[in-house]
Amino acid sequence: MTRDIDDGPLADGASANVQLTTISAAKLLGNDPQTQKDLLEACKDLGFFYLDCRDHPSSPVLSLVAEMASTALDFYDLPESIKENYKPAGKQEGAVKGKKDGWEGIILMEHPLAQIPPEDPMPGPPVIQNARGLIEATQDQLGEMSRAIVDSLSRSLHMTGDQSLGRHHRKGCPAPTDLEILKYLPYVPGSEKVGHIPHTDLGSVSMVFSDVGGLQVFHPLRKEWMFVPPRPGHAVCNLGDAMEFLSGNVLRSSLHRVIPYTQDPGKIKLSIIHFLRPSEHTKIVSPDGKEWTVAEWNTMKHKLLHEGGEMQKNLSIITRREGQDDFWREQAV
Ligand SMILES: O=C(O)CCC(=O)C(=O)O
Ligand SMILES: [Fe+2]
Repeated sequence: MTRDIDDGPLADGASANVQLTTISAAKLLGNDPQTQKDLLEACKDLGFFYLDCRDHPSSPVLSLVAEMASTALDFYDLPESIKENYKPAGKQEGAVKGKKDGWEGIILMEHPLAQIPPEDPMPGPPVIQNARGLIEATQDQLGEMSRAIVDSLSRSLHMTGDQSLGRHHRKGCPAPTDLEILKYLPYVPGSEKVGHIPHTDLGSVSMVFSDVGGLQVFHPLRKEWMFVPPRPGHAVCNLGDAMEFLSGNVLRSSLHRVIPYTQDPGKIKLSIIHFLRPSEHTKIVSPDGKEWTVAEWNTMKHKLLHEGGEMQKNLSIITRREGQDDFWREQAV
């Protein structure tokens, strides 16, 4: 059951829907002053908002995303042995304590791909190689919108010139920016591979296109997990750790996770996600005062996600919260 936020917390363990600001892509790209204000408020609050892509002035963003989804489904049908740039399900911790993750992922790093001459084949099976134009066009279009978000926030925070956030996100600079397509396993109660671990994103702007629910954000004031329902034609965007640190902790990188969406058990959840991350040499300072390059922060967080061992210690870095058990209680469905 999902309900509206105004209905208040639920006694039975079900989650309400969060209310998020909607930003129009056309107004964002047109530097509309009210949109700039709304974006700043949303990013100081939860750091989550909807981006309405239906009014994008020039590009067929939504058809690119739909084509990427169908290419990904063809890829997932292939035998595991020929999949490259691929993460099988169950490699990381999942949404339930002690269980593994329930998603497969295609990971398409933007900068390494741009270094491959157009006449040379990119890594991967033919279904990916043949989609290079589509992959690059999708990276370009989603990257352009993410950079517009960064620039708008930078202007609102009066971070200009040498201080501008855009300086760390120039197109073409070596950066761990990527396009990922996640396919979640269908959920059967008792499954050993379930959902996506509670975490904060490590980079700058995450732009998620999906038409199946399950994404939840932890609301720090209500102290409860809330669903972020998908909306046709919209992306769900959220800020990551790097934007929080680079903004002097004014902007928010919120804790989120993906749990099985049991209202629609037959539907496969596919998430097409663009992760804009700063240039790899950008310096960031975590709240404990330690200085990192973006490349170091990226490697460290990825490594923790893949290490089962000392999960309790790792979890406080993955979630950036101390002593909070944010796993999904499976029996609460
Ligand atoms: O699939 C989703 O909706 C979100 C996945 C996510 O949070 C991530 O990959 O960082
Ligand atoms: Fe995430």
